[in-house]
Amino acid sequence: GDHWGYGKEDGPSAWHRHYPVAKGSRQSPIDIIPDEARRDSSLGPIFLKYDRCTSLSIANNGHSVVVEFDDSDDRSVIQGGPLDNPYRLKQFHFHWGGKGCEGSEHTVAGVGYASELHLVHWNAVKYTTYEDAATAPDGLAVLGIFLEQGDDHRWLHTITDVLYMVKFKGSATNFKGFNPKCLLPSNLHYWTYLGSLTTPPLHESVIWIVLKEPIVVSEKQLGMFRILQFSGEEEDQRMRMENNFRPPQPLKERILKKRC
Ligand SMILES: CN[C@H]1CN(c2cccc(OC)c2)S(=O)(=O)c2sc(S(N)(=O)=O)cc21
Ligand SMILES: [Zn+2]
Repeated sequence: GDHWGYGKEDGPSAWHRHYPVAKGSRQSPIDIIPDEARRDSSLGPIFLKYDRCTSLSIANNGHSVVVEFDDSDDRSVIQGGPLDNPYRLKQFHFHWGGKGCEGSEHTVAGVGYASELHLVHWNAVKYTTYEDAATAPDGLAVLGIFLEQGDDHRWLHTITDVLYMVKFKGSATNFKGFNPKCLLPSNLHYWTYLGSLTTPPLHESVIWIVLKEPIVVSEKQLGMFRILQFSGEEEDQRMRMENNFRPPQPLKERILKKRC
């Protein structure tokens, strides 16, 4: 099973022991410095075609809460922006902090948000399976959306109201008819760069597209994420799921880009 986590012994600073790519040349997340982002005239707008998406389940995988989609055809895709073809929506999940402190993975000029939503898509045009795409340099496209603490988010309730059903690692339940379009901010201005999965296996296979505008959610809703446990129901050690974020990694020879 997974022998990594977010604790002192098994957390991000230890991941390189089992996953040496942790010290690679295109690791994620990064600290986004807006003034250093290079305008790129070849970057067009991104298009999210989620209208026919089919959510299937919501689950606690011991690292986050994940909503899985039917990715057997191109019914829900992201395209445009830095992408050469449509990428299929496979799942989305969140990263968050402890009470009132940071929690996002990407930071903006050194400042973190309370949480970060990742919508994970894969290049089904070039690769036959998700697993093949997840190890290819242009295999995945992850859309990152910051969550800022403030007023209640009307639609996030659809998710936070069912978290009690997936409290323990390994639990899952039906979650049909959810369209993540309701979790998007009003405008899709973005930064983009070549990076990696932010958890093991840390594959350097992700084209990151991070939206500039956060969505606003309440502290109460953020608190609902913290009823989740890293641990399974049978384990006697209760481990509240929080601070499941990797800190920013060196940019190295990469250039952060933005649309003109
Ligand atoms: C545990 N979390 C990861 C699980 N994954 C995974 C699943 C199957 C195979 C595989 O590598 C062969 C990776 S994943 O691709 O769904 C993602 S995306 C992602 S993030 N935070 O960068 O958006 C983390 C993980
Ligand atoms: Zn993630």
